[in-house]
Amino acid sequence: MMPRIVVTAGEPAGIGIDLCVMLAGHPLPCYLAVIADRDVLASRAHALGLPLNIHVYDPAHWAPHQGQSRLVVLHHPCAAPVTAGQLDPRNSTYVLHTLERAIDGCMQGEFGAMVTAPVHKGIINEAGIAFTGHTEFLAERTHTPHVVMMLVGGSLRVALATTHLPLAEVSQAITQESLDTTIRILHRDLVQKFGIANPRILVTGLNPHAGEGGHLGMEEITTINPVLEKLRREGMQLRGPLPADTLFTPHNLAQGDCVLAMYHDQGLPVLKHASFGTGVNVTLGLPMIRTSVDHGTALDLAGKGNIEIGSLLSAIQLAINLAGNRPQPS
Ligand SMILES: NC(=O)c1ccc[n+]([C@@H]2O[C@H](COP(=O)([O-])OP(=O)(O)OC[C@H]3O[C@@H](n4cnc5c(N)ncnc54)[C@H](O)[C@@H]3O)[C@@H](O)[C@H]2O)c1
Ligand SMILES: N[C@H](C(=O)O)[C@H](O)COP(=O)(O)O
Repeated sequence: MMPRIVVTAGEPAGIGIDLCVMLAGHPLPCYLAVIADRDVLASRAHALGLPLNIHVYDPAHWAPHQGQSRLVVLHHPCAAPVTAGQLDPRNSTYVLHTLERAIDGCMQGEFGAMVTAPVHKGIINEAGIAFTGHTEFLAERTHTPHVVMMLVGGSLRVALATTHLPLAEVSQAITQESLDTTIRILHRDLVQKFGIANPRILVTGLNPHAGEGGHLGMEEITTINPVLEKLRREGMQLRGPLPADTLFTPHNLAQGDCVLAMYHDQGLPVLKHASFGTGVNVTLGLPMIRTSVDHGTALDLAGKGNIEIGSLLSAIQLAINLAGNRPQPS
């Protein structure tokens, strides 16, 4: 049976709405529903000059997503009028409600997987709501104490030991306990969700040249190495801590199935350089499946056309693959 995929359209002033309109033109091997404001979708379709036939979501009647301008929409109204490219904090609650609806539907078996279009973290915070990202929001909503962000693009997989954290807080956030948990989740999901029997994980150091034997930082000696040694004794294939500047050379990458970077901007620039526009962000360790685009709200492009839908299509395809083997409610 085809999986039921729910897509959240994200920030209404951003390109998430445009992408959902474009999605109506792409056939996909799944059932699909978009959570968004139907009027915003209709008016963006009009602005883009794209055909769009909106069908009201009915949980009792799913139809394959055939890509003939037809889009099933689970309507959530925005609180304030939407202008493409112009953020409005009054719509932040709407954005979070769409996420909550999708998460709850996945947790209750209504949907097989959730795919997210981009939200704007800044405007949600400006609305007075502390929000660092989908990843952390999903963890909190599903009561999951520890999740791992991994991006997949081209031939690369890059996971992160920390997610949306100011750089000044990264070192303190990486403890032996947190790193141990991160690697266990990463290893387990690479085996169970990605079908890699004995994953080879390449682990970066935190400091330049992986600390240069303690002369350029101690975290490799005090934190990273002891965890890697312990997990190697349990049978995991872990290389590192390796200097991040040369880890991403083709020779080194050929010896691993995944890179674990210590922080957001240590790993993601490489991945986005290699595959921006087709990469996928997947949250590991959750009791549900969630994938996402690899890009942001691109406010500069919203409502103007000329955007790439490749990352959303890749995110949906990965969600289909991950959900495919899961039992679906009848
Ligand atoms: N999954 C998510 O929710 C997600 C991911 C990344 C960034 N963000 C958020 O998005 C906001 C804006 O972030 P940013 O400006 O750093 O990154 P961005 O990805 O929105 O934009 C970076 C550049 O890429 C272009 N771009 C992005 N997506 C594109 C697409 N599909 N097709 C063509 N061009 C595209 C933009 O026009 C811009 O020039 C921030 O609030 C950030 O936190 C959200
Ligand atoms: N770190 C992600 C990226 O750079 O693509 C992005 O900020 C989205 O993260 P969430 O999925 O947690 O919102």
